[in-house]
Amino acid sequence: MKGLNLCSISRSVHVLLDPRTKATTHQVKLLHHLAAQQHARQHYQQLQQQQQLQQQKRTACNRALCSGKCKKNARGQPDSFPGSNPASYKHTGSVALAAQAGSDVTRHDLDQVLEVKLSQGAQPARIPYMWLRDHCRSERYFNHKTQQKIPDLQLLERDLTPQAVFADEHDLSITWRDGHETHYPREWLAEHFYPGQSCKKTERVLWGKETIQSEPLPAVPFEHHMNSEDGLRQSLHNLVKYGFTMVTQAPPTAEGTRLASERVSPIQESMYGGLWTVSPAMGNNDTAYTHEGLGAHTDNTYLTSPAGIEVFHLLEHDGSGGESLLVDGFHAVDTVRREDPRAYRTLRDTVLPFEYVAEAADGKPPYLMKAYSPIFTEHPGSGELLTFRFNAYDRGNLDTVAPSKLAEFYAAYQHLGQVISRPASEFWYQLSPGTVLLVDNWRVMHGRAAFTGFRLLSGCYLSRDEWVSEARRAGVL
Ligand SMILES: C[N+](C)(C)CCCC[C@H](N)C(=O)O
Ligand SMILES: O=C(O)CCC(=O)C(=O)O
Repeated sequence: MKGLNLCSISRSVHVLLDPRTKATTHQVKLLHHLAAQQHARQHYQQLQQQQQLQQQKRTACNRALCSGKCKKNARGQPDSFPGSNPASYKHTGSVALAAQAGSDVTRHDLDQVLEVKLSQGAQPARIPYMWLRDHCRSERYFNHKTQQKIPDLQLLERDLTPQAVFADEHDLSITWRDGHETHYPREWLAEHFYPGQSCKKTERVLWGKETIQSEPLPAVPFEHHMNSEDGLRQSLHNLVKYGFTMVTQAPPTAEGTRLASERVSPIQESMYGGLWTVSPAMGNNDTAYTHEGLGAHTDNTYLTSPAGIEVFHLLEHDGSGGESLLVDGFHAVDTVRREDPRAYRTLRDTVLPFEYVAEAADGKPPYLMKAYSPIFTEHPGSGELLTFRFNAYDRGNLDTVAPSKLAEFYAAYQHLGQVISRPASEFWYQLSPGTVLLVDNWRVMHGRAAFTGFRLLSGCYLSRDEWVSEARRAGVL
């Protein structure tokens, strides 16, 4: 490498990446980076050529359109929603059409809202025109290639009253005063407008001991989980429905943990590394690394975004005890809501500090982690439970609650703690080598019984956003 300047490196990437060269990791990374830059530049040039060609074709097509030879949609507004039928849209210049628009368009305040039934049996939704225009998916407002909005920062300065509204069984169309047209499939509106009380609920079973024991164990055999789309979908479905799933008959090794986990989403690096192990006497850093029992908790409460899934795989144990505990946090919160709605609101509205001090590897300075959050949050639109974090070990010094509110907070917190530790809330399960347990760490708490002897647990964290994206892709969310 000595004596090469950057230009010569980038020109001779293919030669220098030969494994026989003795480049350091850092140099190899640099070379990859330079190769990627070169590749990006070439790709950009190709794209520009393609775009020029397309532009030439378009110009030719427009000329043909003027002379009546091109059959392209004369409105110049390609239909922006797959599946909707442009032929069913009609536009007139008269607002009076709104009255005939369909019996379920019940009101049409020109300057305010459109009142329309979005699904059968539901109350009509009152959709402000401002929202409708903001959610126009025509090419003027939405880039369908990147699936991103094209910003209109002058939205509120526009005349947001419609000139005409037309509705049929499937679609709704608006011609705006400035001539712009927007088409909305009703299904799309039903799915995307403010859900309020009438939203589609996530398919969840909030469970206590009895419920979970009366349902089939949420488990998928390793072969099926790994090799079939349906197997993966079942695992993701279990995670959405129960907040945990097991992969059975997996290789009884850390490699088994890795394979079963990576099938769901990439393993998340954290201050504990990627794939980690838990055994007694690994240090004094955490109660997890002792023989003691651990009460139900979620992990990473001290991070702004806790890990989405925590994976546990028992590889060895030569003593007794150590059974795993699972408690559904959403069920616990829901129980508090039923038993004492005021305590529910107190917990929802109280922000708590969570803290963690951890030694770093290689003599680096320690981590001082801290995050603030209520124990649970609700989806702002639908009110469904969204997040849950509870860790009595890592709760920080309470400097977020005014003295006058302390008694109310502690009573509510105690109520929740009491619900969590009721035997009726607890699901105990003895893990064994070959059974990989995946737990939704934003919903379900885990813990363990005290144990004797040597016990080796392998595990890892998976990111919330990535597994939920997989669940959406698989159609289970
Ligand atoms: C899971 N692993 C062994 C890596 C870490 C254990 C630390 C648990 C910590 N109290 C927390 O709640 O995040
Ligand atoms: O040892 C166990 O089974 C669980 C450990 C644990 O709760 C943790 O590492 O967060």
